Amino acid sequence: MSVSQPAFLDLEGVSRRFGDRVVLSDVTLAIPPGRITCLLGESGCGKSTLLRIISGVDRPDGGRIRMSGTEIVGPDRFVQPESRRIGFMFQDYALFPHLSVAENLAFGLRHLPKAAQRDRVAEVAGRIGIAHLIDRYPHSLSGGEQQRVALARALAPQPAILLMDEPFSNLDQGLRERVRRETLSTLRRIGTTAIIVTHDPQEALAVGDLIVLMRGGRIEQMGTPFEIYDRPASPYAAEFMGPCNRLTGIFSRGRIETPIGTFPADLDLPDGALALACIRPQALSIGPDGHGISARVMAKTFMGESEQIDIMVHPLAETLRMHSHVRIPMAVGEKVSLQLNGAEIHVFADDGLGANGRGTNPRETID
Ligand SMILES: Nc1ncnc2c1ncn2[C@@H]1O[C@H](COP(=O)(O)OP(=O)(O)OP(=O)(O)O)[C@@H](O)[C@H]1O
Repeated sequence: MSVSQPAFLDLEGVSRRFGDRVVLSDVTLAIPPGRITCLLGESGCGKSTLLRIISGVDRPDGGRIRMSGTEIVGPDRFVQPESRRIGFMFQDYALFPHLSVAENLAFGLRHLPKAAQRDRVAEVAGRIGIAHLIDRYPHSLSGGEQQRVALARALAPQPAILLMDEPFSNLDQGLRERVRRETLSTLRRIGTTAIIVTHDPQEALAVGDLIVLMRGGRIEQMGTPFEIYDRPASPYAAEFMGPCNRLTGIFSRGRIETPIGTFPADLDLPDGALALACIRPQALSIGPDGHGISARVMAKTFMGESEQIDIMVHPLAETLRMHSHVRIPMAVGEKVSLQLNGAEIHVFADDGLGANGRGTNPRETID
């Protein structure tokens, strides 16, 4: 899917510090219209701060923001939050407990005549599928129902963009997936431009048209879910988006030589430099001994849908982890052969963090 149409929201060099602490550093980003953009990153990387700055409840120390080409934040300009046509949906939904669902929905419509408020509340309640809840109070609603009311309240004033901070994290696993699917289909049906903050890579892959992966107040990588997952720009991005086995190797003439094989590597490195292969668990498969790289099964963990298998390959210091969706008959301790699927192997210049990603000597696995 292309996300290259003119941006709805343009952020240019946005920065924010609290005291000495730089929380956002030079964030430049284009949010496409009518699409769902996920701000993804670990706790403290600045996602919520960026969302607050876009909403206007916080001001950046530097940079500009344009909405549909018009500057709303800049060195000499600051459009107040209420004039930005931005909807905000909070993690805890922040419904008013003393107001009925209808009154919650009407809250952002107070500038309209009463009849227009009623029409709009009925319209949005019908669209989000909560018309039957309209006279209830928040405390009598399930988590999923509260989420839908919060979504309807945020959409009622017809915002130009909807900002959602971890909107599904208060729901338990089973409900979360259903509510997420429903919410997304609503947002897509009405062509909403939305920014969703999440720390969960699976959620970002499932919901985002565009993923913006943040790290320490900067953008580490942005792209479609397939781009980010299939072509991570750094070991950090590869490992954030899903488990990886790290293998250090030596770069030579467009290839990286590791103890378990040599892989193509389009890297701008001198021959002899250390390089890193990040191998997804699904890139590995095992068969009977004698048909590939010699290995040994060290542990098997049955996980229902798949089986996690740790295998040791001489001379690696750490075991490699693989996931198998078919039953593996080999027992722990048995010798096996390891096969590799090159498409799931990502190569990078070495980041000095070694095989376990925690900063051991990278040479220990290849000497
Ligand atoms: N008003 C503030 N004063 C001082 N520090 C702040 C303030 N707001 C945020 N921070 C700090 O800025 C950093 C980024 O916070 P932010 O809430 O944006 O992160 P986040 O990525 O949304 O994290 P989480 O996923 O945990 O919500 C954190 O270290 C936080 O402590």
